[in-house]
Amino acid sequence: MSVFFLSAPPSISTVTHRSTATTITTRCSSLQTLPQPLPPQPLVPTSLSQPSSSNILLTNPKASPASSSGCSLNCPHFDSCSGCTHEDNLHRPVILHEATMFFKKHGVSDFTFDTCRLWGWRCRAKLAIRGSSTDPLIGLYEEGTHNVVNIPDCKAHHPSINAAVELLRKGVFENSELIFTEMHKVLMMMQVLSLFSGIKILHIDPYDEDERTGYLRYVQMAVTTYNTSLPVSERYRSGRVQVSLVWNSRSETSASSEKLNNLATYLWRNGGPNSKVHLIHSVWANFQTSTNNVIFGNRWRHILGERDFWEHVGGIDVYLPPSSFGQANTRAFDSLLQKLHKYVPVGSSVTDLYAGAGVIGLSLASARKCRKGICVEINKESKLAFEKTIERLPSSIDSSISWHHADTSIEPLSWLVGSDILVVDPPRKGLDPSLIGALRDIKSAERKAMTLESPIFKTKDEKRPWILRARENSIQIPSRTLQEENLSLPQTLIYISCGWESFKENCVALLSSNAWHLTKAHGFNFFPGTQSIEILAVFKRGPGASVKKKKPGKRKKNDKLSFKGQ
Ligand SMILES: C[S@@+](CC[C@H](N)C(=O)[O-])C[C@H]1O[C@@H](n2cnc3c(N)ncnc32)[C@H](O)[C@@H]1O
Repeated sequence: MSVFFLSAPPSISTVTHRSTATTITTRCSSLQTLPQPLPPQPLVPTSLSQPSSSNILLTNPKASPASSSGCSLNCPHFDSCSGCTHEDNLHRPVILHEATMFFKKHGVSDFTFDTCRLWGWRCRAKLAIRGSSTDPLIGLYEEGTHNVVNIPDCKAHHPSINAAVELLRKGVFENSELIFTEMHKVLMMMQVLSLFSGIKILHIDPYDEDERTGYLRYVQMAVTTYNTSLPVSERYRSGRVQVSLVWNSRSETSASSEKLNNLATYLWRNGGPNSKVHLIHSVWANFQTSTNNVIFGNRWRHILGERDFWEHVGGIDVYLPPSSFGQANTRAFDSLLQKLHKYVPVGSSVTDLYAGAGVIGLSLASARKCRKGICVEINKESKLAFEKTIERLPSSIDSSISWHHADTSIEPLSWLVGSDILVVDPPRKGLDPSLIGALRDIKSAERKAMTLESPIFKTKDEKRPWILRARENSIQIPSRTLQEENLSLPQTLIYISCGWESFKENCVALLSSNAWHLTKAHGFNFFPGTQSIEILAVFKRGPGASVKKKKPGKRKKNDKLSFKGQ
């Protein structure tokens, strides 16, 4: 059995283009000249592509990405796969012009955009598995259907994902082939096959949605580029893959478990450390029988390989189990975190809502020596990842750090008390309405804090059950230094968004309350080939200079009198 690595994307140079409206930092194989200012772009479709639940693009590695345009996708699967929505100008997603104009309108005229890596960027992919054991299909759905298309040369996938998918396909196919040799057919009929040791028939049928039969439903491939035995320059290219097989079975003790174990062994034997290529990091199983479009069930089993999966982003080692949220574009996320660090003064107190495993909060605690970091996350699977990650934080960090298993939408202000900076990184649907409401009314909440009227500030004699539950389900690492109790609410809000439409809505709601104004905005090309971009927007308290300036001109007679009276 041979496993091959696709060639890595071409080496990348960094070029900075400037236009009057946007600074675009481009990493592209050939230099692009951007018109100045940016020309009108096609209208952005109302529904954005789905970067984190579906996958994006990818290509024939032999084709030069610089052929027709230096930043073209050149993917052989583009026409059949729903992952990518545009092929050209990957460095400048369609939505960029709209974003630039939006921020300009709201007071930010120096919006920047980092194009990040354009090919081979996806380090986390969830793929559907359908077809038959002799012709397995592993990939994404064809546009508007539930027909899975193979995407072996996907240009978006990290090359190790494409190689691992091929290995999996062979694992399903080659072993199933055994059944179809005449001799085995006869033996099967005689039901004596099991007497022959050494012959393993996997015969793993992919899931059939109509019949609800078959075992292999989905696979999640996650690449770690963290391999300290390699020079830094080679770590990305040589990423290893954590393979999570989603198995259509209620539990690991069912009759199918031998097939599952055999498939895992096949992957490990042909892609593990003792194979010619060391491609596979580990193999996991997830058990799920739901008929909904849910990808994962809540039962996981580690089968083979290293249990611990680490990545290095934002200056820290991060532990990522397959069950916890992980960013698909590792490198772009790292760029975003480096930018984020600049907006957090040393020694700040930070709340990180929608925190996942707390990567953002912990990265800030480490890089900005925060005195306090609170992380709030609804998925309890992320707790272990947080615990493991803090074990590897530098011992010099003296922050009070906590992670809470809680729903941000319930009394959101209670998490903000005593924080200077609030970081939010919600799912694509944006902020919960209750959080938006609390942020719009933050001034009056603060007034109440002064008088300790509001229950959210009475932390000592807390009785509300959901808060007490969240406290029980929390991890608290106290600071070695005594910290003064502080009842202030954040003066800075940093919004990280993967959903442009919801971001715009949330942003307008915050600005229209005059409780916040925008001071900075940056875009990151987290999902090249789609119409989505990641936004990092910085809001400060108050209405901002433009609104403040307008006020005197708009004064009415009565207002004038009251001014005089002051
Ligand atoms: C875009 S991810 C960000 C995760 C994390 N910031 C990171 O970069 O790894 C959004 C996270 O919000 C969590 N989430 C969704 N709704 C939530 C809620 N109501 N309260 C708390 N967390 C929530 C999800 O489970 C997910 O981990």
